[in-house]
Amino acid sequence: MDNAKTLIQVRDCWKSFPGKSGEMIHVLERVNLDVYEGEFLCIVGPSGCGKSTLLNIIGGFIKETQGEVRVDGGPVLGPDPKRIFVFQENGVFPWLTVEENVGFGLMSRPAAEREERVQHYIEMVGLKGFEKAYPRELSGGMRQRVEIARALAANADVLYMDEPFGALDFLTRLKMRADLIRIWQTEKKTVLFVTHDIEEAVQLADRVVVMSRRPATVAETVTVDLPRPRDLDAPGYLATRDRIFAIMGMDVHSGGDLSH
Ligand SMILES: Nc1ncnc2c1ncn2[C@@H]1O[C@H](COP(=O)(O)OP(=O)(O)OP(=O)(O)O)[C@@H](O)[C@H]1O
Repeated sequence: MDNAKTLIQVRDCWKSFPGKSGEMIHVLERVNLDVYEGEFLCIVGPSGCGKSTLLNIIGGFIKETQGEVRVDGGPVLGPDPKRIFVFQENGVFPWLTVEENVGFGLMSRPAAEREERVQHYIEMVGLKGFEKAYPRELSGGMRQRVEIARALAANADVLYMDEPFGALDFLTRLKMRADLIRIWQTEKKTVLFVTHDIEEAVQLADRVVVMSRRPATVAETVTVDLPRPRDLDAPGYLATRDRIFAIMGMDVHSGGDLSH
């Protein structure tokens, strides 16, 4: 990433929420982060430390209490159609078919162009043959593919993904990770991916941002310099994974508790 352009800059970002009895809950404290154009960046950290909060600030859904977030040189003033959130599978519209869901952000485009983009991305995510199906007729993994196809069809530059595979079973998750990497390598988007799963982060990311407990800051950023597709038995993979566990204060070999 030596020559890559910095696309997202988070500078001295703080976030507090008012608690139930009027006290302030300090969630983020002095967070600094750079995201490079085209990279796959994962954010991991203990449960409830503020990963989603940080992603929502970068995505323009909530405002930082203090600090600055800049995307593509300008301040974040709100959500932007060039940067799309991919939610868990239930983000799709149940009353629309697969092709209508995928084409949802393309209503203003000429019909022929819309049709071409929709078909292209349906094929890319492996849903060919299911164009006319409704979400209720699909598995969780397939619904998640619809979500990804919709973001890609809308030609977003950046995908914000918050635990997108969290609701899927183990094997489907592995398949979705492999497919997401294949798509990312073809499409060259910037991906910010929040997960509590360290293995998932090391399988996917160019760099893993490890956050501390709340009030959270960036404890360390770990570069994952391993070829893709990643060999999950390779010494480099295991060493990177164990290093992240260690940063989070967990010894993987003694059954560290992931909830702290
Ligand atoms: N709108 C809000 N009002 C009050 N507190 C909030 C709000 N949003 C988040 N919080 C609190 O901020 C903290 C961080 O939440 P957040 O969802 O960002 O953490 P997370 O790291 O993504 O968690 P998880 O890994 O469990 O998904 C939590 O204690 C949460 O209760």
